[in-house]
Amino acid sequence: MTEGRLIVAIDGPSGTGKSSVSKEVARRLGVGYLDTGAMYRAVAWWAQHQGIDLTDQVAVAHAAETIPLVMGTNPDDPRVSVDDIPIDQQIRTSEISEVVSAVATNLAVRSTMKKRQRQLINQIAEATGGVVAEGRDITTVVAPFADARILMTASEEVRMGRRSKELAVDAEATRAQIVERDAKDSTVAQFLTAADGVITIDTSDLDFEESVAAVLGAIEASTSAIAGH
Ligand SMILES: Nc1ncnc2c1ncn2[C@@H]1O[C@H](COP(=O)(O)OP(=O)(O)OP(=O)(O)O)[C@@H](O)[C@H]1O
Ligand SMILES: Nc1ccn([C@@H]2O[C@H](COP(=O)(O)O)[C@@H](O)[C@H]2O)c(=O)n1
Repeated sequence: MTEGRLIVAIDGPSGTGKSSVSKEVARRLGVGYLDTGAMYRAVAWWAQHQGIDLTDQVAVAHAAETIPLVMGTNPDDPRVSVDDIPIDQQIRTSEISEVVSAVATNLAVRSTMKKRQRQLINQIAEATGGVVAEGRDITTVVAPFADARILMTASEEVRMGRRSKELAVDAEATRAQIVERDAKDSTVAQFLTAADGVITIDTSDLDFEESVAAVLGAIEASTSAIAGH
């Protein structure tokens, strides 16, 4: 831990419970929270809002550089706004879920996001004493220096079940979207298997509370190991 600041990085495929568990862990630790997926969703929404064709890599990269994005980092109310417009609902539609990978596989966008996310992680940690940041490449690219690095996984069946329960839609209807999104996203980020030094937590057989406890346990183990050195 750097000067008493705790940085926790959590990655994993769609529907494993990263966002909900990370928010709860941040709450219990009394630190800030960063949803990096929301940042990619915001760029997709903003580019479309401006009439940009998402296959136009240069225009989308420019949108990622210039987006007036403000990320809320309070785990109780992590609001996302662009140009002072709250866009929390707009970025979580299935339309955005379907197109967000086109933005996330644009390497110029990833480079811009990495810089912004790293900056935010340091700012949040400075302001609140720590941060739980979650996404697809936080343990490996954005914050490989994190004090605790965790990969949350769950079987495809379990992830589909959780997602369809949440959206109140048929499990089969979500299967294609989840599988397709993970396949596209995994071409640019390593979140299907753990990188060196990353602790895997399989939540397939865990309920929400057990998942939170497992993540808190992994953070405790990682920080004790650092302190022991
Ligand atoms: N361990 C768990 N047991 C049961 N349900 C869970 C568990 N963890 C999360 N959930 C539920 O699963 C759903 C999906 O969780 P969440 O949105 O946090 O996943 P995610 O990994 O952030 O997904 P995505 O990357 O697609 O945004 C939510 O409704 C959440 O409450
Ligand atoms: N570190 C990250 C985080 C997210 N993405 C991309 O954003 C999409 C939405 O993420 P959710 O967590 O809100 O589902 C995701 O499908 C990826 O395309 C990313 O590339 N890197």
